[in-house]
Amino acid sequence: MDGREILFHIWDVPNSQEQAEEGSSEEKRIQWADSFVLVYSICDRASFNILPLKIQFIKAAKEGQSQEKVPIVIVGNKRDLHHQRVVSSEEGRLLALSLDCGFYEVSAAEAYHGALMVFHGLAERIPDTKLALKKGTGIRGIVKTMSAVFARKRTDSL
Ligand SMILES: Nc1nc2c(ncn2[C@@H]2O[C@H](COP(=O)(O)OP(=O)(O)OP(=O)(O)O)[C@@H](O)[C@H]2O)c(=O)[nH]1
Repeated sequence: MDGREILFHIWDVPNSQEQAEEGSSEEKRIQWADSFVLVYSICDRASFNILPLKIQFIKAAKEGQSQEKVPIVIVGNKRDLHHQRVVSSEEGRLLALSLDCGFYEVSAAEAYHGALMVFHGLAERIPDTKLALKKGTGIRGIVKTMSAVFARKRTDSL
């Protein structure tokens, strides 16, 4: 971005895990993260309706510590399933606007361009100073993070 390479460490939280875990684990994940991508399905109203509460929770946890605005992007996924759409683009955009978040609609099943836009938009919301100062977790951290994501995907596809 602007000639700079930006490395994201992504903690992909499965929905089922979230439901099974105690609130303190969710709090830990929130403290770990510098920014957030909240994904709902445009075909699933419940996944959309839960967002205000989640964002409120994140903001309370993060903005309590510092005065900085927490970078959050809301993503409406499964845009390819337009015949099954139950959440309109306007609703998504309005929610994002009212909560001061970024907003994108994508289809993870199609090209990766949408995901690229999401992370580009997220990076734009992270203050430059934070991007520059934040130290990586080192190679072990990266390997651990990637393994967690791919191990999950492998299990999913079995
Ligand atoms: N048509 C379509 N299907 C999708 C899209 N994104 C994900 N899926 C499908 O939706 C299902 C759930 O996808 P996951 O990636 O497991 O979703 P998740 O939100 O990580 O699910 P949890 O692990 O329960 O949190 C899979 O069958 C995917 O193939 C999309 O953009 N379009």
